[in-house]
Order: sequence, then structure tokens, then C-alpha cells
Amino acid sequence: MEKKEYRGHVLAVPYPAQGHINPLLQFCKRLASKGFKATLAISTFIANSNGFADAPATVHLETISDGFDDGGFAQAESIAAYLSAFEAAGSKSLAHLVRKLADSDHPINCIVYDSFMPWALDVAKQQGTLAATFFTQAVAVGCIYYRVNRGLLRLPIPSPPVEIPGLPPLEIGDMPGYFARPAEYPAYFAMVLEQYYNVDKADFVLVNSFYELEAKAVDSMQNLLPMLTIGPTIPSQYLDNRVDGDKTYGLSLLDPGAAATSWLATKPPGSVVYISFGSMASLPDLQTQELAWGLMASNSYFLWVTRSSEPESELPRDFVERTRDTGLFVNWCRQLEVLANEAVGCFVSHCGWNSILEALSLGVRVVAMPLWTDQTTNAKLVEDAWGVGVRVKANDEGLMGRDEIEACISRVMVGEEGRKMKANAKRWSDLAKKAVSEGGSSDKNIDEFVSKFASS
Ligand SMILES: O=c1ccn([C@@H]2O[C@H](COP(=O)(O)OP(=O)(O)O[C@H]3O[C@H](CO)[C@@H](O)[C@H](O)[C@H]3O)[C@@H](O)[C@H]2O)c(=O)[nH]1
Repeated sequence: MEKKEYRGHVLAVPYPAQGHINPLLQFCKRLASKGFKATLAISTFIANSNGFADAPATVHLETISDGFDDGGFAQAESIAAYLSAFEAAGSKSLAHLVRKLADSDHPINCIVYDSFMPWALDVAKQQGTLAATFFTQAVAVGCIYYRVNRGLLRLPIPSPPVEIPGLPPLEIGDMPGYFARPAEYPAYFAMVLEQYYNVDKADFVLVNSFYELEAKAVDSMQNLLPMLTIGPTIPSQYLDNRVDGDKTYGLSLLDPGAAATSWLATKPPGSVVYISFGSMASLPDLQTQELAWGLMASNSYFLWVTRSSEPESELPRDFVERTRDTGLFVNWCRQLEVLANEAVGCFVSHCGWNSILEALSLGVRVVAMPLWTDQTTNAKLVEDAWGVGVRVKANDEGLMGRDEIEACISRVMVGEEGRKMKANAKRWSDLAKKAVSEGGSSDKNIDEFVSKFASS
């Protein structure tokens, strides 16, 4: 059989979670569209799950072990146990995979690995390939973790607000959630700081963001690291439409169904509040109830992703019945399709980085209800740096109350303030599209990245 010609071969290794696999998978699709062979190595457990049924034809799939091939993360005793088993099993099986591919027609030129797995850099170096760490969170968030990792910012922070080049002044509540509650997820907190321990040895630091969005933060980090912004990595159909057939992500946590799209088709433009808290975090029951009452008081239509087939059990009594004419609950949907629908007026979001990039790319305003990790910092940027939304303030017990939620929805959806946010959102959407289009900042950065190993 004739050997297929490629300009080079990249092996992408995501952390095994939806919000991490999709950005790297999307990056692979872009590399494939530029003539490279792109292979995505996902965990055996995820590869065997139904959610990956929709994998794109242009990206090659391989598997590595996370140590829990039959059950994934859910099988581990603790987060710390998972991370350490993943490092042990992942390092071994990744090395094995690179050796296997070395004997094929297309040996690996560069391993692009999720920044949550810095041990992959050691594998790349041992196997003699280039190594690129890939951040699935904002440059701004990375600026903060980097400073803590390097001892430039000491914890607990003695005198907020903190001044970091390129970022607005940050109070403790604007820093990543681990700073205010370090004991909550100590293993994840350690992991996000560890992203930097060997980063100086990486040949590239790729970030799913775009230069115009975080210019000053990128400039400040580029003095320290070979950083290139290459995003947003959302399907090309919603941006530049240059990647053939790139209409959806390849991985979906749950079956999205079609209910959301047909329901939205019956609603007037800008009238619907869309609510989703991503693929990992869950709202405490009391918070769910406050959100429900806030939504009802806003008198808006709403589409609420609950990730549960029985939302009634967490909602106020009879709430589903009482909102039958105004609300729709789904356990999952095609979020991009929803955000692109003109019926959607705003997005009540936990501010996961993928959701925020999607909202910015599609010009949708945000009511920010951050829960943990990077979400608190993203919420600060949504409000103060990008002017596309407002953050719902929590009371002293950490609860975001119904009146505050209602007031925030109203600020974002109606009036002069809301109109300004809409105009800002449109501007970011245009800039996101420009960044990935031919000659845009992210497109040029991708070309710079591949130029280090491209054969022609
Ligand atoms: O009904 C839904 C709801 C969500 N999504 C998609 O799910 C993804 C959610 O990603 P994100 O907003 O980043 O949230 P998480 O999945 O919770 O992401 C985790 O990983 C991110 C990247 O590290 C972090 O920024 C988040 O804080 C962390 O919770 C997005 O692509 C959405 O389009 C759907 O397709 N359908």
C-alpha cells in the first residue's frame, strides 16, 4: 500500500475529562487540516464509552491507560489516588505507544500533552520527541498559578488586592477557588500548581485562548515561556469555517437529544436564559432552589441543563409544573448550537473556560455563577476585563440569592448596560473569528508551532 504523505506527526494526550479532551481534539482537527497527521491518545476507559462515538475521521485515535481501564476516575479511591495511578500507568503506556509509532511509517515529531500531566514531558524527552504543554484554561489563570509555583506570590495572600501584570486587581474571591478554600480539593490544588514545575523544559507552551483577548497577560508570560495562543478551539463552523466537516466536538458526555433546538425555535429572539454548569460541578440543593426562584422572578423563558434525568428532586416543589410554559429542563444539549441560536439572550454559567470561550466566540452575554477552580477568575474577567456580563455576588454563607440572581439577569438582558455588554460580546466574537482565520494571531501561532518540525 502506498505510504500517505504528511508534513509531520503530532501525538496529543489529553487529561481524561470532556472539558480537556475536546480542546485537544479540536486542535488535532486543525493540524490535520494543515496536512499533519494528528493522533489523539485518550484513556482506554473513555475510548470504550459511548460518548466517543462521534470521533472525526481526520484524527487518528489511540489509547493509553489511566490505571482504571474498566471504570475510569469513578473507580479510584480518591482524587489523589487517581492522579498518582494515572501518572504511573499513563507514563508507561504513553512511552509504549510512542515506541510503537516510532516503528510505523509516521514516527511522532511532537507530543502535545495536557498541562495537568507534566509527567508526559519526561516521556517525550526520553523518547526523543519535541514536547508541547497544552493549557485548557485562561492565560490569566496560568499567570496566577505560575507565580505561586515560583514563589513570587505567597499563600495565604497577605494583603489583597493582588496586582499581576495584565490582570485587573484581584481580591481573594477573584483568585482561583482553591485560594479561598485550600482544604477542599488539595490534590487538584497541588496539580494546578505542578503544571509549572518542569515547564521550562517544554519546547512550546500552547494555550487555548487568543492573543487579543488576553494580550497583556500573554505579553507578560511570553517573557518567561515560549507561549503561543492557538484558540479558541471550538468547531470551525462557528468561527472561520475552514476545517472541512468540523461542526461539533467529538466527545459528548451525555446524549444531547434534539429537544432544546426544537423548543428554542418557538421562542422570540433574545428571550431565553440558558443555564449550564458544565460537565463536572453540581450546585448544592439550596443553591439550585435560589436559582430556580430567581429565574421565575425574572419572567424570562429558560433552558436549563441539569445533567439529571430527574431534576424535580432538587427543585422547589411543583417548580417544573409551574414553569411548564416558560421553562425546559434537559439533561444535556448541544451547547454550541444553543448559544448560536438567536432566541438565547444570556448564559447563566459556572464560567468553565470552554463555556466562556464559546460564549465569547458566539457573542453571548454571561451571568456568572462560578463555583470553584478557575471559574472565579474567569468570572472576574467576564465582568471587569471583557465587559460581557456580570457576576452574581454570594452572601456571607457563600449562597447566591434569588434577588441577586434576578437582578443580574435583568442587568444583562435589558437596558443600556445590557446593550453595551451585547456590543462588547459581538466585538469579542469578531476578534475570535479573526484570530483563527488565515493570517490571524492563532493561525500564525499554529504555523509557528508546526514550523519547528514540518517537513515542508
Ligand atoms: O449541555 C451541555 C453542557 C455543556 N456542554 C459542553 O461541555 C463543555 C463544558 O466545558 P467547561 O465550560 O470548560 O466546563 P467543565 O466541563 O466543567 O470544565 C472543567 O475544565 C475546564 C477546562 O480546564 C475548566 O475551565 C472548568 O472550570 C472545569 O470545570 C463545553 O464545551 C460545552 O459546550 C455541552 O455540550 N452540552
